[in-house]
Amino acid sequence: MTTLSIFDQSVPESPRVVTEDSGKIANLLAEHGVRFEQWSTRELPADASSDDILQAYSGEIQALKAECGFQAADVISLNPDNPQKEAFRQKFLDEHVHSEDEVRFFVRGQGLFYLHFGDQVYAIMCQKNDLISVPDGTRHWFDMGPEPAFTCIRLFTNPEGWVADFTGEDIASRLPRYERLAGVAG
Ligand SMILES: CSCCC(=O)/C(O)=C/O
Ligand SMILES: [Fe+2]
Ligand code: NI
Repeated sequence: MTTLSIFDQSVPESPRVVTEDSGKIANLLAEHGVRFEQWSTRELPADASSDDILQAYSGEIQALKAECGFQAADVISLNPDNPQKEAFRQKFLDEHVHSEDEVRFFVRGQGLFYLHFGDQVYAIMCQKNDLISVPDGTRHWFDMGPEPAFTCIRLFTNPEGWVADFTGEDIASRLPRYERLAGVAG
């Protein structure tokens, strides 16, 4: 289940709110300008290439491009047997911002986004079917866990793709990581 855990950053060890109610998650995130929706996914072969995935979801991608002005889309897909999984995990693990809105559509597996608003951190364990946006300038990070297993379609306004400005803050290291939040709602 998709799970939202909300932390007060002064009490990083335990969330003040935990919910698996997708309507509630959407409403709580919408208060911060974040879009959270659950879209249909299709069954694709395990060895589907990025092009196959982009082709399979071309309707959704075109709709998002038309609605939001995105210029490019790509696919990020990780499996536990990836020899570079540690490096991939580390790449997104520190707090950063982007100068463009970010939209991610999980078509397989799960991954954990942390969004930092004021003194609150919203940790969203996203699952297959989840579409989430991160508005430009939002401080955030992403944890795919030690055994990553997910496929995500990413939309970009900047045709150069993923560009991050790291904040240099250590907040990400003070919040519970994926290992603790996976299954937090029981
Ligand atoms: C879930 S897609 C990989 C992470 C990513 O693209 C991003 O921007 C994290 O902040
Ligand atoms: Fe991001
Ligand atoms: Ni990012």
